[in-house]
Amino acid sequence: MTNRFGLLVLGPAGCGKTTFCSALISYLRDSKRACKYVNLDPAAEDFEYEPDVDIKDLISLDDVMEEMSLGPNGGLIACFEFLLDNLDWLDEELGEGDEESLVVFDCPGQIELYSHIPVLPTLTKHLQQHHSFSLCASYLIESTFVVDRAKYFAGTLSAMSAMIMLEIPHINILSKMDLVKKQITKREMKRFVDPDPNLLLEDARKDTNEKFWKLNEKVVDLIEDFSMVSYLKLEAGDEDSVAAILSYIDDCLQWSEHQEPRMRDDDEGVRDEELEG
Ligand SMILES: Nc1nc2c(ncn2[C@@H]2O[C@H](COP(=O)(O)OP(=O)(O)OP(=O)(O)O)[C@@H](O)[C@H]2O)c(=O)[nH]1
Repeated sequence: MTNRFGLLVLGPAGCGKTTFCSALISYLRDSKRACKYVNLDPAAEDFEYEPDVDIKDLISLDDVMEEMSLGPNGGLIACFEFLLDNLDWLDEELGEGDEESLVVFDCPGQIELYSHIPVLPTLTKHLQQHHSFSLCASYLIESTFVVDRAKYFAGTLSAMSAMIMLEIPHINILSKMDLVKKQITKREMKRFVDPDPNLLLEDARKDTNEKFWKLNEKVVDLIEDFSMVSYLKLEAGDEDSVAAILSYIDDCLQWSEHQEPRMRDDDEGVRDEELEG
């Protein structure tokens, strides 16, 4: 069996996952790289690119909610449990595949999937063991969170939770950078790209409730002890930004080691700029 490459696109609802998938697929196609788009969101409707594999062909959220009298979150979990019971459907849809292609998995945004329900680890293990997938996860949070530090740190904790749960190479992304880049200096932004825990303490100290301070201090300790979260910046409408993120994904997947050199000189330039922030 050939070694295959897959990217899981994860993150809370509305953070820009589907838009990022479309931008990535558009860039891959323009670069003449083979790719497949897999929609794993049973509630997703509008796509710029028609999915090659769509969970809705197996089960739809509306049907589950109606038949099992569940709300949207319970319905989504039931859909994923059904998918795990019917992985032979996914196997058939994914087919044998070819070594060159990058399979992009667009995942739903319900936070339960990244915190306490083991459906994604089960799915990743299946893809690794039955399809020899090399996998990488990308976890998006909205860059607009940086104007509300508590939200930004809550997003950082959810990214950490996904990293710990999935145990696969992982990149974190601040999406929709075009919405904040005029409001925040590059210097200030650096404190969010590599989370500076003092950002949270500065805010918490303005609060008079001592218990609230202590809670924030513990959150800071947790992030500092883990010390593995940093972010790449994404502006989905900017091809250079998408190219820079793709080069990190390729590194995580060790894609280039299996292929002819692909990176152009100007991609290197973009990536250096990205590193400098
Ligand atoms: N300005 C700006 N808007 C964006 C960007 N990326 C996504 N959006 C917008 O954000 C909204 C949500 O984007 P989606 O791609 O649907 O987000 P999602 O994470 O797939 O959403 P769910 O499937 O509901 O979890 C849409 O209105 C997008 O047009 C970006 O880079 N810049």
